[in-house]
Parts: sequence; C-alpha cells; structure tokens
Amino acid sequence: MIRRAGYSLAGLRAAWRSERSFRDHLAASGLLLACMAALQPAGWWWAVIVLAIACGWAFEAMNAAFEALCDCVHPGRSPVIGRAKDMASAAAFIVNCATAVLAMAMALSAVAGL
Ligand SMILES: Nc1ncnc2c1ncn2[C@@H]1O[C@H](COP(=O)(O)OP(=O)(O)OP(=O)(O)O)[C@@H](O)[C@H]1O
Repeated sequence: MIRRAGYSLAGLRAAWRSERSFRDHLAASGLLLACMAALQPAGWWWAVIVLAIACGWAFEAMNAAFEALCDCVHPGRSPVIGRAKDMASAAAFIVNCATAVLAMAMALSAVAGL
C-alpha cells in the first residue's frame, strides 16, 4: 500500500517535471481555490469543485502518461499517433471546460448569495 502510494507520488513528480500543461493546471486549481476562499460559497460547492479539480488532475496525468507512451512506442511522426494524442487531449479539455462552467456557476451563486 505505502509502496504503491510511492509509485503514484513518483508519477505526480514526473508529470510536474515534464508537463507544462500539468503545472499550468495545478496553478489554475490554486487560483480557483483561492477565489473560493474569498467568495465563501455554500459548503456543497466545495465538494463539487474539489471533485472537478481532482478529475482535471487525473485526466491531465493520464494525458501525460499517454503522450509519454506514444513517444516511446512510436518516436517518429505519424497521423495515427497525432490523432490519438489529440483525442487524449480532448478528454482533458472536456473536464477542464466542465470545471470552468462549474466555477462560473459557483461564483454567480456566491455573489447572488445562494
Ligand atoms: N508523433 C506525432 N505524430 C503526429 N503528430 C504529433 C506527434 N506528436 C505530437 N503530435 C501533435 O502535436 C500535438 C501536441 O503533442 P505533444 O506530445 O507535444 O503534447 P503537448 O504539447 O504536451 O500537449 P498537451 O498540452 O496536450 O499535453 C498532438 O496533440 C498532436 O496533434
């Protein structure tokens, strides 16, 4: 159990070091959490947004792992690899868009006092 958690932390470190989009994502998450601390939305918003942020991190990590695997298995250019990477990127993009919509809804409801 502890050994497996160590592998996971090593994976997080690798994603942090090698993937700019992963670092950008963590920075955006910190900013969103800081906005929430300032806006003080209803308690359930914290659960929803933290879950969305965690999904975003997970998808970014999976996307980074998939890209690394593609580059290892097929180092040269290939339209199939390009499409596969685009689709993995689209998966992370969808989660990030959903998080952005939730963040806007949270901000509106906090400002409106709901
Ligand atoms: N081997 C390849 N063959 C063809 N197209 C590729 C290849 N590698 C990357 N691409 C294209 O370049 C895009 C960016 O790929 P790259 O591996 O550089 O990811 P990245 O810059 O880290 O992107 P992300 O922000 O999604 O992490 C891919 O989505 C794909 O369209």
